[in-house]
Amino acid sequence: MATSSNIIIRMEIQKSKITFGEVAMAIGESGGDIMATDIIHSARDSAIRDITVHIPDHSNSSLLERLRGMDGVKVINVSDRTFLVHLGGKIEVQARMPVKNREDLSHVYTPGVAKVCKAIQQDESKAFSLTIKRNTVAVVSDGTAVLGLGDIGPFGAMPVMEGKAMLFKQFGGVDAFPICLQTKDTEEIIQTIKNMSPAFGGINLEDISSPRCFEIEERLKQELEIPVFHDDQHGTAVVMLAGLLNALKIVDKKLEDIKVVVIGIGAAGVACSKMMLAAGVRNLIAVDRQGAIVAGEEYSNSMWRWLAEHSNPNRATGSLSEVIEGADVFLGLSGPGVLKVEDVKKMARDPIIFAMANPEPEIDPEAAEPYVRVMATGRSDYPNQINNVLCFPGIFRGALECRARTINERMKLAAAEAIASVVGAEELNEQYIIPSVFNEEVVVKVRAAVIKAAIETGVARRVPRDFR
Ligand SMILES: NC(=O)C1=CN([C@@H]2O[C@H](COP(=O)(O)OP(=O)(O)OC[C@H]3O[C@@H](n4cnc5c(N)ncnc54)[C@H](O)[C@@H]3O)[C@@H](O)[C@H]2O)C=CC1
Ligand SMILES: CC(=O)C(=O)O
Ligand SMILES: [Mg+2]
Repeated sequence: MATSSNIIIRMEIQKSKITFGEVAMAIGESGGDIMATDIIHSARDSAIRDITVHIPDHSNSSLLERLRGMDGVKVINVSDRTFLVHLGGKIEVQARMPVKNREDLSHVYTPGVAKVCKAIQQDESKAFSLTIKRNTVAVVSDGTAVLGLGDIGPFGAMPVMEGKAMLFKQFGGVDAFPICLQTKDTEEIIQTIKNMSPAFGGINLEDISSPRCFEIEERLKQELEIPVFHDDQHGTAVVMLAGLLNALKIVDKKLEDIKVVVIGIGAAGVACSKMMLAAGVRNLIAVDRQGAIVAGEEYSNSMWRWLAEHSNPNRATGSLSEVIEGADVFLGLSGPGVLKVEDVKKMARDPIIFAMANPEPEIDPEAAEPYVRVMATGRSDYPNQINNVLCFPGIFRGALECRARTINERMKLAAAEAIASVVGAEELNEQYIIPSVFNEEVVVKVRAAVIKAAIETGVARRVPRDFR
């Protein structure tokens, strides 16, 4: 699959030996595109430049080898833009007002703060108006299922959680804290989250492997009075359903008539399957490593037992290649390269493929393209990015504003329909089934739909002004 990246090469060029034009030509001949150059230092005989080069794949070694071999060129350093934006982390805490003098200090801190503490002690619901709880979400992971990278641990998970926190703020105006726990013990995770919950208006569980994630979420939902939302399950399912609703309009098929094959029945696969069944899909086959999940088999995973009973009505058995015959929709939430072009060719007319494994999808979109009517991935470098970032900022924006106790099925369905509705009938096409993350209408519509559904289902503890 074609991937690309930008690197910044700092080099010293001896002017008597080589010109910048010759260096630029060598970069071009090695497949690089010069995006920018900056002169860092210039002397009579030499210049130090930073050259930003776009390279078509991650193998920058031939380009660097060529530059290092050139007489008059000294490569001082090579940096990757992705690493540069992570230096020092991606978020910070900001005060909402400056503390300019002793009087300010006495209000925001002791002694003034004490009376606010006591007011909250007497009525804990005041924490919503007098602390950050009103607008704050904990993004909690144990690092066991990070993107498609697997169990990379809590330190490795932090950049993803920081990224989620950034997106919460930018798109939803929600203050989110990345929290990576140094434990994989289900009970310890539940207790830790419960113990830290006073500070937060919501808990966004992230990248916790299945099946532990199901128990952790279920227990926390029962034991906490704030929304607990496992993003990889429900955020993904909401956005997937939004995309599917629009893709079906293009191919003129109905939810109740289609055959769907889902591969990767972990956190995201279970939730997406359940959401499709709840929305009206009747013929859904869930497939994991051992093949199709089917009634009559023994499964230790309770979610698989549930799916065995509630899906696969024709009791199809076998591998992905076998059960994909005649499918209208393929949904991948597993890992790279699981779907072959030969499998796509066996699907029904106008196949819809959502290959959502990150960072590498189940099939190379370019290889699948000739045989597919609608193609979507989780990536930002292809059209139709189905990623839970379209959901979590807006769904929590709405849930926090109406102080929802929970995020229920109606709120999720409303969010999916809201996301789908952002793509107007006149705009809808194979390359545009799902709005861009940068479309400001997404959060506005999701927030409103979620608040309305929360009020209608009786889980809102506050009615925002525009709903009174
Ligand atoms: N685009 C998006 O918004 C999202 C994408 N994802 C992606 O979906 C994938 C799964 O994520 P989670 O459900 O959180 O992980 P998970 O670890 O809970 O589940 C993964 C499941 O896929 C199965 N699997 C893996 N390789 C397989 C193969 N070759 N054949 C059959 N089954 C296979 C595993 O057995 C497991 O049941 C990851 O790549 C993740 O990045 C997850 C959430 C959101
Ligand atoms: C997008 C996301 O949450 C994931 O791939 O895990
Ligand atoms: Mg995730």
